[in-house]
Parts: sequence; C-alpha cells; structure tokens
Amino acid sequence: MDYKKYITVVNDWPKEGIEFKDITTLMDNGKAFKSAVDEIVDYADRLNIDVVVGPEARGFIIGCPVSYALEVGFAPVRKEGKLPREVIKVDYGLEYGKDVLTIHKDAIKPGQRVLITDDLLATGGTIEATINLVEQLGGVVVGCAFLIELSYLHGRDKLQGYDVLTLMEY
Ligand SMILES: O=P(O)(O)OC[C@H]1O[C@H](OP(=O)(O)OP(=O)(O)O)[C@H](O)[C@@H]1O
Ligand SMILES: Nc1ncnc2[nH]cnc12
Repeated sequence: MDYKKYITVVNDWPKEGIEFKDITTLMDNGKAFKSAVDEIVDYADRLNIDVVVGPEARGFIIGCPVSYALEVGFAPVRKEGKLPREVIKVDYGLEYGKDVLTIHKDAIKPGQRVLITDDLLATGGTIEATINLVEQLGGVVVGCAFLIELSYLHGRDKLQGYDVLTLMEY
C-alpha cells in the first residue's frame, strides 16, 4: 500500500525548520492503519517475540495493536515522572529537543525477546535510549519497527546490528 498519501507533512512544527510527519491522517483511515499494523505483525511473527516495547506517546499507538495481535504483553517507555513504580532511566536527544525516558524495572525479564515499535525514526535518539533501557534489564532486542524513516537524519546508523523494518522513507 502507498502509505505516504495518508501522511500529512506540517512545515515548521513544533519548531521552525522541522517538517513534521503527522500520522493521525493515516490513523483516520481504518484500512490503511490496519494494513500498516498488519505489516508489522507479519514481520514480528517470525521473530518469536515475548514482549513489545514502545516509547511515549506514538510508540504506544503502533505497539499496542501489534502486541494484541501477537498475543504478547506491551511495556510502555515513558518520559520521566509518569510511571508509578520503580524505574530505570536514560537521558536522550531527539530531532527537536532532549528529555529523559524511563521503564519499570520489572517490565522485562532477562532473556526476553523484545520488539520495539515507534511511529518514526528520525535522529535515532529515542530508539537508542529505548534499546539501552531494554538491554539494561537483560532483554534481547530482536526487532525494531517504524512506520516512517527520515533517512536524511541517519537514525539507522545507531541501529547497526539490529533488525529494522520501516514502511515509508523520506
Ligand atoms: O529519532 P528521534 O530523533 O529520537 O525522533 C523520533 C521520536 O520523536 C517522536 O516522539 P516525541 O518525543 O516527539 O514524543 P511524542 O510521541 O510523545 O509526540 C517520535 O514519535 C519518535 O518517538
Ligand atoms: N519530523 C518529525 N515528524 C514527526 N515526528 C518526529 N519526531 C522526530 N522528528 C519528527
């Protein structure tokens, strides 16, 4: 499917110079959204996943339907101060800022096979931080799946040695 026709590009948002790729217009279209989720589920089916992990907030939008279809759990990675129990944390930078990401300490058991999902790969700061959290807990990242890759920001350079699926490239 040509998913790009469902993405809206918003110039100068959230900051001047950023070309924001808005996935809500893909989510609006039930058939396109289902097809995109199904492609990630097909990819993950052969990876023998134990748990899906997704970073706040758009990683939840992709990761939850994928985990539901795979019949495995979903573990949220959230910005600091949002998770109620004991967490581990990591600082990270992204295309338009920097922040702290956290995960519950008991969200992943050592040796579990993890699929990380997000809507978009830009500089790779968010996925790198998410991988760091999963690996600190002893999880094995066996796949990373995104709807969109901004290849001009070279996020893939941070994913050498990892299996990566992206459905659209800009
Ligand atoms: O590859 P990077 O440069 O790290 O950028 C990609 C990340 O940026 C966006 O999330 P954002 O932090 O804006 O949070 P949101 O999903 O809550 O809007 C996007 O959903 C990715 O998680
Ligand atoms: N250009 C962009 N559009 C949408 N989400 C993003 N996250 C980081 N960069 C982005």
